[in-house]
Amino acid sequence: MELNLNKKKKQKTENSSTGNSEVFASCSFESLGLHTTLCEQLKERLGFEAPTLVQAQAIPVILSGRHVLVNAATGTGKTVAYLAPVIHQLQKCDPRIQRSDGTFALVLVPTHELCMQVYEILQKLLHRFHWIVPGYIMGGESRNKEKARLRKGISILVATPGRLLDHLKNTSSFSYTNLRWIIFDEADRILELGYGKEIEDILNILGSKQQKSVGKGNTTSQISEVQRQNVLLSATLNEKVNHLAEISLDNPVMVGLDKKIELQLTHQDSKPMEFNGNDILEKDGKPLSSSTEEYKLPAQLLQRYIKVPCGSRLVVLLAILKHLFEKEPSQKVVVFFSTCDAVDFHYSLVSGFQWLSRQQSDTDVKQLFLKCNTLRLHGNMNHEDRRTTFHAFKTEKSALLLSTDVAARGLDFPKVRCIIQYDPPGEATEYVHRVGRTARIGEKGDSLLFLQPVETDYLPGLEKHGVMLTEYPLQKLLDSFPLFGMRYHPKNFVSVDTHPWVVSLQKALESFTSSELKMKKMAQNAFCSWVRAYTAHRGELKGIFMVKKLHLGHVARSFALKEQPSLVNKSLQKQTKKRMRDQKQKNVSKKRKVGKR
Ligand SMILES: Nc1ncnc2c1ncn2[C@@H]1O[C@H](COP(=O)(O)OP(=O)(O)OP(=O)(O)O)[C@@H](O)[C@H]1O
Repeated sequence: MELNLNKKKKQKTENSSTGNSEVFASCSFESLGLHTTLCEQLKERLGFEAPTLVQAQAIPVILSGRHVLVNAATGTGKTVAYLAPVIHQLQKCDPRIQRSDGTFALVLVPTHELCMQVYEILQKLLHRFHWIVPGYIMGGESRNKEKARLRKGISILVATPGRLLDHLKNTSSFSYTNLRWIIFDEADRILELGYGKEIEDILNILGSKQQKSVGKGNTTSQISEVQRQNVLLSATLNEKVNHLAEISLDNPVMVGLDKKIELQLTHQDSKPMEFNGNDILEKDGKPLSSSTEEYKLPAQLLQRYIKVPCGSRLVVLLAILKHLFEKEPSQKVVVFFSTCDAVDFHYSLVSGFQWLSRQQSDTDVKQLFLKCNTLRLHGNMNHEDRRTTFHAFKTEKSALLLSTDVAARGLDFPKVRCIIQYDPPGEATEYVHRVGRTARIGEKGDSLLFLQPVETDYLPGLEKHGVMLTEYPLQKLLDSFPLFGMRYHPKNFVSVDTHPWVVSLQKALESFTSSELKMKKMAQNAFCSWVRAYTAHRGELKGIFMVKKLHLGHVARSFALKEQPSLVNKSLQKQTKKRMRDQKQKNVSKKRKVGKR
């Protein structure tokens, strides 16, 4: 097999992609050792003509049976990098594997949506391998239905950790004696969500079970002869992955897109990069650390930040969205919020707020301020609604998605043009994954991070990881909006808060919110949960996002509240006290469930 990664193939794309040469390898899927039928499925079902760089690097290594850690930028094709070799190995078993053989491969993912996404890709790739059965299990689904599916047998199982552990303990008909692959997709996120204990328990159960495993029939003994192979994947590696690697990987190969790895692949004699057997993962001779790790971002991604005073945040967000959808009506944009309540409030506001920026006359009719198809996604929505939104945003050509971090990891929404981080992401890794929902597979993409003037110390924290942002020209944008039919031409510099267009829109938003009790209640809830989320920043970030530096009256304005009602304050204090009491009593259960974000 020859890989020439320096002469990268130009993949056909009908869009204005700019980063193809950074993404695709100049070899074929066949040349990586994959079965012809599988290669045909990749083309016919997924439209993949040639492998991406990370696929070209990872597929042969995974085929070799070694434990692997894959570290590559968001949107570079990691999913197929692990699914294709697993399918290849399973389809060549002779005699064919059967449902009664149970589960051969386990893919662990952090969220429901990612679970569905991986399962759907599997279904497509297995179209002509009907004897290999894909399946999924995840929190929120019916346990009994899952039990029934497990009893029948699932060859490749995609699962969230909590529900998997539940079935491992309680579903006796779940057969995993033939398990050969354990794959952790978004490995660091699984741990960040507090699933470390579950993962250890899962590995313990699977490990001990495997030792006791006795082959049954030809197929089983053939598969069991081969060692267990574990694969960890993420766009961001940090010390959290050390622990998982430590407990799950045995002498792994590291696959990534840095120069060192490219070199290894262009020189056939050179050995793949290996961990040195220490407990701590190392890269370039240094231990992986979340404070120093350089993150890989798509080269074509335009990253900017916008400095906005707290009280004008909402107006500026709406101004930017209006500008984006007026400039290009058919496009997809994602806005990230810190809480479910904030998503709900902004969703209702955007869906209902009408404004007339010209002087009212009898003939003037108010229109929706934002004319776009708006969707929302968060962990407090019921399962069915989550699924509907997820599919709608995947298939829509033009839509605005308001979401919490449930959409930040791994989700592949085609052709998202812009990511707006309205509420700051916290850890730099989260920043990377959020912006990673755009500029995928070589396409263009923009990202915009909202920061208050008191929060700009967040930027050096990103720079430490090689993530550089430029400032967005806010004043220019605001001046471009007509007010009362006229463009505003400031002679002297006017601050954002006092800009006539901002003042006028803020007033309209506040009267919209106060005119309906339901809206006002939603705004108050969103305000409370936003402040709570703001106080929850950890570590170094606590010194940047400090509630005491905030003017809560301005925060209230950013939820279109005319004032910070005393009621809000009292309930907030009550809730904070109650939380502290509960926490003491429960002896601090640190687990943060993904379903609630
Ligand atoms: N060989 C290929 N040719 C064309 N498109 C591809 C290829 N491989 C993957 N893609 C497409 O690229 C996009 C990103 O793939 P995928 O979701 O696997 O990326 P990822 O690296 O796992 O991203 P993330 O880190 O965000 O989870 C998907 O739309 C996928 O269909």
